[in-house]
Amino acid sequence: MATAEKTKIEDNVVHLDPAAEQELTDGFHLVIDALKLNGIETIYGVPGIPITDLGRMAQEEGIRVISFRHEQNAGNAAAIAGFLTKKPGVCLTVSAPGFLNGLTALANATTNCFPMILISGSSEREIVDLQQGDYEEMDQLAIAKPLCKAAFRVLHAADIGIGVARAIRAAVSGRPGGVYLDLPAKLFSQAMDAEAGAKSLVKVIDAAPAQIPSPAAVDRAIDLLKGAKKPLIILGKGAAYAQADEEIRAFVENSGIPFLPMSMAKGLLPDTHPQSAGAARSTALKDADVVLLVGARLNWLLSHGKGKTWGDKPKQFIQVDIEPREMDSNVEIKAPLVGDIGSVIAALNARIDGSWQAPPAEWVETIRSKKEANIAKMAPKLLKNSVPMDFHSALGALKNVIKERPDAILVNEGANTLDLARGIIDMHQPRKRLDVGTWGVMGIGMGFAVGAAVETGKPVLAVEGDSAFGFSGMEVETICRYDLPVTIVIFNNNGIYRGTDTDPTGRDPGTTVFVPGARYDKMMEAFGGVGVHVTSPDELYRAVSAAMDSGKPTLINAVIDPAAGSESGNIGSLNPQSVVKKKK
Ligand SMILES: CC(C)(COP(=O)(O)OP(=O)(O)OC[C@H]1O[C@@H](n2cnc3c(N)ncnc32)[C@H](O)[C@@H]1OP(=O)(O)O)[C@@H](O)C(=O)NCCC(=O)NCCSC=O
Repeated sequence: MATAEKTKIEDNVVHLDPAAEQELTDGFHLVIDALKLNGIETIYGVPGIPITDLGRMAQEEGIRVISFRHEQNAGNAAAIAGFLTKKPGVCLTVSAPGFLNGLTALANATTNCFPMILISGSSEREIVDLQQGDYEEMDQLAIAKPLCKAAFRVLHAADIGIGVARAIRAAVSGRPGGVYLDLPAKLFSQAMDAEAGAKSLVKVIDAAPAQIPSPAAVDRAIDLLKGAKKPLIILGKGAAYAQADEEIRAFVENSGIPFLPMSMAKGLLPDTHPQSAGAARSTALKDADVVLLVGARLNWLLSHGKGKTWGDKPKQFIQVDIEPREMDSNVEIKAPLVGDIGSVIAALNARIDGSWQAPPAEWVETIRSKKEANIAKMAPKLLKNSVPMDFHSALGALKNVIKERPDAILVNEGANTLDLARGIIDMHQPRKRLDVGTWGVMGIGMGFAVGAAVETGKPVLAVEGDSAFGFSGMEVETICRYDLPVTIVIFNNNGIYRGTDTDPTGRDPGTTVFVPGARYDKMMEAFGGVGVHVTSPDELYRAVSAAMDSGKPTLINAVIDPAAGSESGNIGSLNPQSVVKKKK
């Protein structure tokens, strides 16, 4: 804040009266005030030109600013903050390269329907548009547009309030997603009369309005469910995002229908719930006749609603989604239920009355017995106290850790580490499992861990494949610097999928292997965190329990048999196979 008297203002868009004693504000302060007015309490980012002072001033004004080592990780933290809080997570970056680094996270947030705003400083329009070679010159708005839900640029300080409001509303209304907000460097130092500046700010009212489903759509869905012999509910991460936990639980329990949670919907109802069909996935998908999708899309993770996964019996789909265009995207949706999940499930709950009949006992029993058989088959593998560990025995130890700390947050990425942890580690509460989502992207690990710890204050356990960890590993310094209650477990099998690949020519290491016997725990010690090296499930259980109880940043290097695990990720037919036979 300054006064106009004696202040020399260049490139100013507002004409000030230099004779009058006048309180001033500027672009920096207006951005901060606009965010604060709309309840943004944290910014994730990487400082640098031209936004270094914006970060400093935001901190001074009471916003928490978490500085990362790489923008992609800051972006992932912002994205998961959006998922956990239903408020847009904000990521702040420098221009061109920093912006591009953050863009991957923004695109991933959009794909996963997480509300997020990427704010990047940018170079001057006059120079960029004539391509005259400005510092970090790039037409960032044009590049961001196809990769996010909406993109805006603010050129005048007086428009900052509107720009921030538009970004917030776009991020959280309807189907949430990523929004880009471009702030050219010159904007930050534009001066403006403080009173006019304050008046230009906009508080977003009812940013994500409820969308009530039509009564006819509810009737259609209820009729289908009532006629079903083998109904199934599939819960997606949209259902977890909705924070309609009680409504969803009541609907599942009062309807008596088995439910199958997608990965990040695990815990919405506990995985140990008697109606969970998680451990009878194939049977549930193949045999169901009416499938109610709640915040789950029929994308590759559900084999597009057709083919072998779904068997040869006819299916009828009911789909709950806030986005009307989601309907019929892969197969015909017999009963589209467009609305926000809380409102739709409340409307369905109102229809579970005395006339409702639980699903046929035979169907419930089919799911139950298949589930118990799968669980029984897996149980001995989880109990082995083998050295070296395999994935099952190591995950058996972590399953117990989470069982004893049901409110801890589990971050999970990798190939085998992801696929097996998803089934083995039961989740007990909503929004406690955060993973690679719709893209199956590697690199979310440390960003999600930081975002989850900062937003919730809960202990975080990040279970990472050694390859996956590499994409964001430098953020262990960030975790130590902010002293966050994050425990990282690296499943170290010396490579991607396995650590046994070789180069047939003998020239180089195999394409999927890493330095054998690497000690990731030493990385943590370099920054003052706790590093632990373990080789058995018992040691692993003890080390993770102690770390989570202490709340100290800890990295546990868990040695896994390099030959354990599958040769490729669990993405089935998406893995191409060569048609050319190898020459002998
Ligand atoms: C596509 C999928 C949704 C579906 O995979 P599926 O193998 O069909 O199902 P999963 O859920 O993994 O379950 C596998 C089997 O384990 C059973 N299952 C599940 N939970 C349990 C428990 N608790 N106990 C025993 N058995 C269990 C389940 O019923 C299946 O058996 P049956 O019912 O007998 O079949 C999933 O693989 C997935 O999310 N993939 C994403 C992978 C990804 O993003 N990778 C990133 C790329 S990594 C780079 O490579």
